[in-house]
Amino acid sequence: TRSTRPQRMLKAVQKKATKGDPESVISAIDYFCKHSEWAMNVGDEKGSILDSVVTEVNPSTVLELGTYCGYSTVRIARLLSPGTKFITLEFNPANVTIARQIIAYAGLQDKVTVVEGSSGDLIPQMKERFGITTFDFIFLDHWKDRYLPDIKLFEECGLLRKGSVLLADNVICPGAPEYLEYVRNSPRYESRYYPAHLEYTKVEDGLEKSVFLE
Ligand SMILES: CCNc1ncnc2c1ncn2[C@@H]1O[C@H](/C=C/CNC(=O)c2cc(-c3ccc(F)cc3)cc(O)c2O)[C@@H](O)[C@H]1O
Ligand SMILES: [Mg+2]
Repeated sequence: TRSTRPQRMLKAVQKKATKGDPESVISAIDYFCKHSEWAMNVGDEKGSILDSVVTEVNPSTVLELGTYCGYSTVRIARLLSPGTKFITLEFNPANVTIARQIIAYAGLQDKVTVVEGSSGDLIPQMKERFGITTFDFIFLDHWKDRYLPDIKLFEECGLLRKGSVLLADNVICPGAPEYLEYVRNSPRYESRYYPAHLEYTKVEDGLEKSVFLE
């Protein structure tokens, strides 16, 4: 049967990138998306903003929602200090399989744990299953209508501390209007919008960075 886009993306990485070299894995995926098939990775332009926020926060605990093929997982993991706890959640088992191979090809398999399951089920398990008290940095890039319910779940589960940074992809395209309204109007967050473009296109999109205040 016909291969899937994530499978073709993995093949492109194995063909074009150098094993153990995260930069070449990132470049191979961006090349694939620009010249072969568009895919919903955060991409190079927004990826550079992601890089700068991760570097600025220098987190000890990181959570990513929506691993997909592991592109942003590789971008984040390559910047983390040794000993950082990085968890990424993905509920599609086929995507888990591809992401684990792409992350391993980059040589970053020891930096991140890919957990199969839904954020709604797994967020409440973070403390007991993974020994997390709070997250210093959270990257939201899963179903856009789940950003708001999941940020509320973080609050309910006591997984945020003063200064925790949440960075959300696609707040313009496809858009996460309820999430934006919440973080921009809640007194508990300080929010800032980073304008950019939808990955590999000229369509407007951007990232919203929200700092938890108490
Ligand atoms: C049920 C919610 N919880 C979840 N828990 C764990 N993993 C989840 C969850 N939701 C979705 N996922 C996974 O995250 C990934 C989904 C991401 C959704 N992203 C988008 O829809 C998206 C879509 C676009 C886009 C933009 C313009 C278009 F014309 C077409 C697509 C661009 C992006 O950057 C995107 O991130 C999948 O791998 C899915 O299996
Ligand atoms: Mg996205």
